[in-house]
Parts: sequence; C-alpha cells; structure tokens
Amino acid sequence: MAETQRPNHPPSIADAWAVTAERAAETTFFFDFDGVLSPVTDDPDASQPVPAVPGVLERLAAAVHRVAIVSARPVSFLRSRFASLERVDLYGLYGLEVWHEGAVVTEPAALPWIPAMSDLAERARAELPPQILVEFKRLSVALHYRTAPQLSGEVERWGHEQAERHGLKIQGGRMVIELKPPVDQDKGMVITEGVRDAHCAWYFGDDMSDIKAFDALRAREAVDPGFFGVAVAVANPETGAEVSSAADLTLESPYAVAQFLTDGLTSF
Ligand SMILES: O=P(O)(O)OC[C@H]1O[C@H](O[C@H]2O[C@H](CO)[C@@H](O)[C@H](O)[C@H]2O)[C@H](O)[C@@H](O)[C@@H]1O
Repeated sequence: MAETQRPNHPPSIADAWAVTAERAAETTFFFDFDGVLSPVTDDPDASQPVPAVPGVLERLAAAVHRVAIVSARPVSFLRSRFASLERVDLYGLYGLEVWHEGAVVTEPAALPWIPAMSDLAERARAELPPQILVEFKRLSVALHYRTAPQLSGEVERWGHEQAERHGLKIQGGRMVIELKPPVDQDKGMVITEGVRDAHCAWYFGDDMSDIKAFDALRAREAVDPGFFGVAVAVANPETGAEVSSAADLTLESPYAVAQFLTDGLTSF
C-alpha cells in the first residue's frame, strides 16, 4: 500500500483495512481537523466538516476502540462543529485542551499564559496590516495570511520578534504562523500517549504539526514491531509535498477522506 515500504506493513489498502478490522478492539483512529475533515476556507470561522464526516466518524467509533480528533483549534470550536458526536474524543490546541466528562480540561502549565496571549492578539491587530487575520485561541494566537500571501514575510518577521521577546513558541502551518506558550505539548505527544496500549492506530493529517504525530506512530512501531500504524496525508498545495513524503499514503481531499472511511467500514 505504502509510498514508504515498512516491514510488517500490508501490501495493499484492502489488506490494511483487513488487519485493522481483525484488531478493531485495539485500534484507535486519530484525525486532524482543518484540511482533513474540513475543506480549507479563507475565513477560519467559516470552516465546516464535509457533510458525510460526522456520520462516518460515529460509525467508525462504534466499530473500533477509539476515535479522536487532535486539532490546533480550541475544544470549544470542535464542539461547535461536532455537537452531535457522542463517541469521539476531542483534543484541542495541540493537546493543551481535552474534552473530558463534559468539560474542557486545560493543561495547568499553560493557564498563566492566557493574559499574555490576549495582549499579543491585541498587538497583532494594532501592528500588522489589516489584511492579516488574527485568530485568538485563548492559549495561542494564529496570524493568517491566506488572503494576502505577499505579506507572509512581514508576518513571519513580526511573529519571530514577538516569540523572541516574550519567550513564545512558533508553529508554522498552511498560510499561517501560530504563537504558543512555551509549554511542552504537541500532536506527537498526544499520539505517543494515545497509542501506548494500542495494537493498531491510524492518523490522518495535512499540516506540518501532523508530521510529529506520524513520527509517534513510527516510534511506537520501532519499539513494538507487532504494532500496526498507518500515517495518511491529505494533499494540498502548501504543505502537501512534505506531509505526503512522511506518510504511508495520500488522499486527495477531505471529501476523499470521508469516502475512504466509508469504504473501509465495509471491512468490519
Ligand atoms: O490542527 P488543525 O485542526 O489542522 O488546525 C490547523 C490550523 O487550522 C486553521 O487554519 C487553517 O484552516 C483555515 C480554515 O480552512 C484556513 O483559513 C487557514 O489558512 C489554515 O491555516 C485554524 O484557523 C488555525 O488556528 C489552526 O492552527
């Protein structure tokens, strides 16, 4: 199946689904949100999952041990898009937030950074050109230049200056840079923890931050050759080449992800 051949990996997608179905009770599916479950929009507030996605995720969650969305969005945003889902776990802000027993649980080490992130968002609105969309996410600030790509250099410079001055971390993405508190948390860490007791896991991602999640599957496989991990990229013109080259297979779009899962579910 894979663009990268690995020992113990089934040779075709049909075989991969068959192995997954055999291990259903010990399998977790992880999904990024933007660009994977939802097509990209100019306005981040306007993005919605592909219509078939909520239904297919709920059916998948009934068939395997666990399904989780691992996103850079806040949990409150994910809840607004997936209110109907009862069985799907939600990780927000790269795992700084988790939806647990009906409430958002936030990593305590990040909480003192809320005022600094709020100030940063205000400064970004005042100091960056008005075409730059500033998304304040409580514990991070995303600076979007999708509608003004000619300003990417200016945004990068401003972001790096702020990061240096205030001791923040930077995460690059698709026509965006994001400033985050200096707290050790990323998607790779969520997946490392999430696959500790699993025998099979799939991760679907399209952006730079998802490569760490792919790496976490590989690392698990390295210590347990019986573990079956599948890294699935979703194609896109910005980060697509880099993400695809780190993945086992690439799907064309969020619509193709929904169809891929619908087809795969027939194996269970
Ligand atoms: O981890 P994710 O769920 O993939 O979040 C990554 C970023 O997604 C959003 O930005 C991206 O999608 C927007 C809507 O389609 C698009 O306008 C933007 O250009 C993309 O970078 C979100 O707004 C960011 O906060 C996330 O970091």
